[in-house]
Amino acid sequence: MSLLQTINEPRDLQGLDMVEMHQLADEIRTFLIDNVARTGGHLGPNLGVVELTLGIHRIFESPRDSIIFDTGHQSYVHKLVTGRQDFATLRQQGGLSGYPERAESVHDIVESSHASSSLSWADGISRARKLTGESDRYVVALVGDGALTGGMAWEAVNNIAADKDRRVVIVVNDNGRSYAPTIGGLADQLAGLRRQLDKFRTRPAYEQTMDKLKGRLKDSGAIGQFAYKSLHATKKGFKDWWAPQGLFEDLGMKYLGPIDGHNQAAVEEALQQAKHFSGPVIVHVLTEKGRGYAPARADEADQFHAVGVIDPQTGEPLKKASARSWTSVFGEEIADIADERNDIVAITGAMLLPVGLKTMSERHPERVLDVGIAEQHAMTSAAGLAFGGLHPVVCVYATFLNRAFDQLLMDVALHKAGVTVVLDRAGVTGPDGPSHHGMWDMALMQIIPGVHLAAPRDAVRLCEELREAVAIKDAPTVVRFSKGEVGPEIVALERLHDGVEVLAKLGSGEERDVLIVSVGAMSELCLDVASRLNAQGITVTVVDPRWVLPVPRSIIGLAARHRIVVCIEDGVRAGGVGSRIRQEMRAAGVDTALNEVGLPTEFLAHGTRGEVMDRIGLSAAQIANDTLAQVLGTKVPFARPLPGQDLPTGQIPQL
Ligand SMILES: Cc1ncc(C[n+]2csc(CCOP(=O)(O)OP(=O)(O)O)c2C)c(N)n1
Ligand SMILES: CC(=O)[C@@H](O)[C@H](O)COP(=O)(O)O
Ligand SMILES: [Mg+2]
Repeated sequence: MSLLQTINEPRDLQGLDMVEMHQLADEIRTFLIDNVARTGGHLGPNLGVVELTLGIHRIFESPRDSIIFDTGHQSYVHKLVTGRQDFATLRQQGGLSGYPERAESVHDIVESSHASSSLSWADGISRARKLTGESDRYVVALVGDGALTGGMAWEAVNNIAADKDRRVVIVVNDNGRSYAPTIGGLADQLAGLRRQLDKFRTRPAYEQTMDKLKGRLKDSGAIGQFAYKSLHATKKGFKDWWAPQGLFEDLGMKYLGPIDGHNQAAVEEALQQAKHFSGPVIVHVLTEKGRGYAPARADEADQFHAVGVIDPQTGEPLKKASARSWTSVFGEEIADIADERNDIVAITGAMLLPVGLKTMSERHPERVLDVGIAEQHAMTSAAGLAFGGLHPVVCVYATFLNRAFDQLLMDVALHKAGVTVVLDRAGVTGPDGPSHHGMWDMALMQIIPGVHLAAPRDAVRLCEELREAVAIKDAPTVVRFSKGEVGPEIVALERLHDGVEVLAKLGSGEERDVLIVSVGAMSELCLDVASRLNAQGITVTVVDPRWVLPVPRSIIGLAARHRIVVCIEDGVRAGGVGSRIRQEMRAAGVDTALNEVGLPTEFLAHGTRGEVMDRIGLSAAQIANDTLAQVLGTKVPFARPLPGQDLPTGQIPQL
């Protein structure tokens, strides 16, 4: 039996000596490589926090003490020591979540994997502990250097530091990386330090000697006081030079570090020291992302931040990368547009590679700005760039746009700034679960005055609509597309005067039964629904609005000439595209029934995209059945009798 198998809960770690701890760390790394290679997941971040997580669980007492993982993608080791060692179905439907999840364990607290929020959680929990008379319980937040580039983290530090008697331990996992090397802030300050780390392993001795000396000088008269102040200033100056201690101490917070995050004894000693402060303290730990796994360490680009299924020996992907992804189509097109136009500037929030900006950054490095995990800042900064005569293209995952909603509304839309927002990973994304589905964007856009929103259905439309977006200079434009492989081109039968494209006309004449409004990547499914309906004798028109905002007038006109409208979108149906079209129809006096088909207002658990879509009824068969039921139940007369119209309720024919 391995040592790891003997660990069922954190208290099982207590009896291990340092030799066993090293063995355990090795076993965990082997486990992570073997298992994550089979399922995919956040391998690099977790390999980097093995000793750190073990140390936290040995020094603090979870769940009495609260341990919070910022972003949560680095919580696999935590899962392993809190009774979850079946990783066979990690991130798969019904299997372990890739993030902390309260339903899985009492040791898990924060499940939202949007970065930079852990310190605000820690602030709130520690305040609650104080107010409820439980201030002896610690709150430990593990936060990465990347997550610390988010402004929210600093708002929290400012609040935590204000209160000296709250037991908050902020453990900074400084691996010098978010996806790419972290730019600015801690990482830059630490670049030199990193090289010096080995030399400074004696730091606790240095610290103790300095403190003893200071203590003696302080108590030894005027000259001693003067010497104390000089020494204090020198020490602080020295530390400011090679560590950001000054930054934290100026905010009134204790600072411990830098600690070698792969030295188990040093990690535990620092955490123990932090515990003894009984007030807010920062423990600054240096780690290596992908530690102990050569292929990850050799991967300069992102050190195996998140991998698919790989060969554990070589790190090579086993599943072929999708032929052509939405992201790569965007990446090539924006690079070409930037070649043609000097005013195009792309902005990313620490995700240059995942949003497809590599090519543009190689061709125009000065016009690709990585602002860190700072979506709010990205958006308002974009407004400033537009004011300065440039055309910014803000590239974020759809779910992270939520962070920058107010900035898009107030700084971009109110100022009629020509800013293009590109939303990757829109719709159901899959294995990352509830916080990563890009499902709120289209509903949020409905309430922004003057915004233009495009949802391309295929690669050709993506390029076309992106170009149309960056041509608009006096309003925000948004282009959203899905995760993964882009489907085949879907050629339109015709384009109407306002850009709406007709994808199918099933049934003769101009008056058909069902109008399907297909939003973005749903077009293949919509065409499938249409043919299933048509096989039952129902006539169908399928249109792609291309730009879903403002609502094209021809959609309203078409709605008036059909008996039922079905709008199919992969965003929340409440307040989404369908419900907006319905409002516009009503305003125009068109009373055709409209059925909004989209995502429920629920947090959707992880699974593959297909599994999640099936689970919520977004399959062609289900939509066709529902539509048929509606058709059969409608009071509006149809062109001809429909098969099954005389069936009793509940016996609707299956398509
Ligand atoms: C608000 C937000 N924006 C972007 C992301 C995407 N993201 C996930 S992890 C990550 C990098 C985090 O870096 P760091 O905190 O240093 O952790 P590391 O992976 O280096 O351990 C980013 C940008 C996110 N989760 N949340
Ligand atoms: C933790 C996080 O937010 C990202 O690492 C995310 O998991 C990446 O998702 P993709 O695999 O879709 O790029
Ligand atoms: Mg990092």
